[in-house]
Amino acid sequence: MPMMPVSAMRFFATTTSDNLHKPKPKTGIVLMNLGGPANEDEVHDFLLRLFSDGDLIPLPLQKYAAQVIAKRRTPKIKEQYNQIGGGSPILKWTRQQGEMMEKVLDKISPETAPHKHYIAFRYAHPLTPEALSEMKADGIERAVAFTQYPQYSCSTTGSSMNELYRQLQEWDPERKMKWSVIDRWHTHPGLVQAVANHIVAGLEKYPEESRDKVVILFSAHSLPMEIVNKGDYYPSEVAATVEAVMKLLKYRNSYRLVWQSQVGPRPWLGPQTNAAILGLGEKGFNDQLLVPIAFTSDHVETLFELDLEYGEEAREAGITGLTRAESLNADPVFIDAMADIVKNHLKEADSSPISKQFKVRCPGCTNETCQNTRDFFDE
Ligand SMILES: C=CC1=C(C)c2cc3[nH]c(cc4nc(cc5[nH]c(cc1n2)c(C)c5CCC(=O)O)C(CCC(=O)O)=C4C)c(C)c3C=C
Ligand SMILES: [Fe+2]
Ligand SMILES: [Fe+2]
Repeated sequence: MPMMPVSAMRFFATTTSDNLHKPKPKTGIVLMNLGGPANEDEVHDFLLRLFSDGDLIPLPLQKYAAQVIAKRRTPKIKEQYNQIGGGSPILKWTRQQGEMMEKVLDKISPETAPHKHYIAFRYAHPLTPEALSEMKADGIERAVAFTQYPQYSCSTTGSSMNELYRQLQEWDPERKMKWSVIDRWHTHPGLVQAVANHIVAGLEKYPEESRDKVVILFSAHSLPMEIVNKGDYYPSEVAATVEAVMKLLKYRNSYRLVWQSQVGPRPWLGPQTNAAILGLGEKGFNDQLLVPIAFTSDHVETLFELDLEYGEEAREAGITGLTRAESLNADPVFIDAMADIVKNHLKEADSSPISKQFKVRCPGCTNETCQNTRDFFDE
């Protein structure tokens, strides 16, 4: 079994004296997400892991290029995290979501209880080996890989699944843990309801007489066009979430889907969120409600990019009515949705451990690990 680095031991928040009295968990649910640096000292290693990941950013001489880019980018990104309180809140929110989800699941799915969540971030602690080590110590036999990205992209969920596959070759070569996968949930009614509720709450902050003129700007992290053109599911699944939310809201306001957080010089999917804000402002739409649609908790791209960076650009352009709907974070409606997704999955997982959609790789995918991952989890 691979050794657990000492630095990782502090993430075993669940192995407290409290938990010594808890019964052995029957079902382990691994919440997989990107992760973020908890403080400024973690920024460099976060970026190094991120730029080393060929599933996210394929680079020539990947290892070397990652070192150079991470070092160069660290001061700028440190400054962004400093402006949002020193670190990413993703771990705090994911822990809270996991704990709340466990409680709901134990009630609504007693046959698979007790449930316990584990966290496997792709680029920050706790990393996949830390989750697997904890699961092994708990004696988990039944495990669910539950992506926390509602919409599937090879660059996000695909990368996390490939990493889980690689790590399991080392951590569980005898395949003692039985796995199944929740790879997307972009139109789950609970997700759609939770986002719709946050939009309604956001709209209520505008005066009643002008409320129906507010443009709802759904903003998702963009993707490089190279990935889009390989056939990545993400753009159409994000659009499907947007449509489901607007249908529930009976299309009460105008809306657009826009894309944020482009990095580097190559072409990315647009329109860019900041350009859209300014463009709509010029056309007389002063009131705009930003809605993060592809990430379920706050992170640097909501707290810094949307709130601070784009907020300032908008003010400078004379746009006074730009606001943002709250992220889902620990909203109980959203937590119920998480639990419902897992419960429904567990009912079907013995016969279908992976979804039909996950079985089909992108038409343009040339990465053999993607096929090995699917073959591994489809047993
Ligand atoms: C659905 C969400 C995300 C997709 C899709 C996504 C794709 C993607 N990202 C990069 C490059 C970077 N992303 C960075 C940070 C970052 N990305 C997401 C989400 C998605 N990324 C989040 C939530 C975060 C921030 C985490 C936090 O701490 O709050 C960064 C690091 C920051 C920076 O250097 O600007 C990079 C780089 C690519 C290339 C990509 C698709 C291929
Ligand atoms: Fe990103
Ligand atoms: Fe792939």
